[in-house]
Amino acid sequence: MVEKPKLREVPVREAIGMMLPHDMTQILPGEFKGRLFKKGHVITEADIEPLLSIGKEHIYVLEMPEGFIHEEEAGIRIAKAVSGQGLTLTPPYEGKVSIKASRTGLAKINEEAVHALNALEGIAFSTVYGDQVVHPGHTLAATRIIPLIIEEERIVELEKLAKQFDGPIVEVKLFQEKQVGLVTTGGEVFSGRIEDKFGPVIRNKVEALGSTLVGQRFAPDDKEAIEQQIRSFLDEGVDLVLVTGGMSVDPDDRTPGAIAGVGAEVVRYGTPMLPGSMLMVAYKGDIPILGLPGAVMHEPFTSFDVFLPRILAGERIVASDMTRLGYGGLRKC
Ligand SMILES: Nc1nc2c(c(=O)[nH]1)N[C@H]1C(S)=C(S)[C@@H](COP(=O)(O)OP(=O)(O)OC[C@H]3O[C@@H](n4cnc5c(N)ncnc54)[C@H](O)[C@@H]3O)O[C@H]1N2
Ligand code: MOO
Repeated sequence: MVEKPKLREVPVREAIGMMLPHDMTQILPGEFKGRLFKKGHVITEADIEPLLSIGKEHIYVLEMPEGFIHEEEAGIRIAKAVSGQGLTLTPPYEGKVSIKASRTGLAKINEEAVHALNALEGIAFSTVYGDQVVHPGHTLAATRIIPLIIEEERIVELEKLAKQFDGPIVEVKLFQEKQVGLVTTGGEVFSGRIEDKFGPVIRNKVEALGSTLVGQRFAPDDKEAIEQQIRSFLDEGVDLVLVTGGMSVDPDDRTPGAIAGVGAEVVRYGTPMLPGSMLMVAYKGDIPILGLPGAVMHEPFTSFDVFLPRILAGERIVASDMTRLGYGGLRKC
């Protein structure tokens, strides 16, 4: 049997010399929200007025019962139980421990595990969406317990549960340095009638994630010509081939046929995200070949920006990754 926590209530004016059991927060709308007093602070005469001004007529003095731990220790233990590589933990603040990226990479968060941990009573474990690019200092998750103290047994239960999942629940996966080949289709670009606008966009996106664009080759709207350029990159051993333009419904849109024509296995043509719905993801063996629709050239965030970081982090895209983009995928149309 675990005892109930013993919290003794003391009128603030009689609390001089006593120690605060938790951080105390002040909220002045539009001006300030933060810690007025830190846990462990010993109350002095000068603190009485500030405490009364945040509505504390009484404070708790905590007598920690056997088998219980304080919110700060609990927060640290939860954060440690969920964290993998590429993360740092902040010291507890108002009982909350934040988990931040210590390096650039792909945020990986096990959604199922997040729900399972939060189903435990008294636990609040909050995360951002996974599979996004993060940089040092980016907060990925934060955790605190809901009561001030908690039976240690419950944290032990959480620690056991966290171990049951495959790998860490939160981590930052490093990007690999990949060699990327770019095939740009379109008779209007090939002939020089218009200037290519795809190349610089793709170069920036690839280089921002630490990979190299090894070359850009041009092809008219001709299936064999596009296939030949894709093959030339595959023969040279690149890690990823990107093919721009020619992805929609006109007779001159030859890219999907050319990607299939080099013998690649098509994961899916089309994804329910806007912009970028006409994206194709295919694999020739282990080498991904992506068909990129026009929107990738002019929209800052499309379906391509969902999958490029994952591919550069070494992940293989499957059909359900593409079909699941519909929920929340309507960003611009
Ligand atoms: N009836 C339908 N119309 C459209 C559909 C559809 O499903 N049904 N899809 C729309 C979507 S979504 C997109 S995206 C666009 C175009 O997709 P494409 O990948 O086929 O793009 P293109 O036709 O090749 O070119 C469109 C536009 O962009 C210019 N372009 C292409 N490449 C370059 C380049 N390297 N540099 C500069 N400019 C480039 C091209 O000249 C065209 O003006 O289709 C929608 N329509
Ligand atoms: O496929 Mo388009 O790229 O959605 O605009």
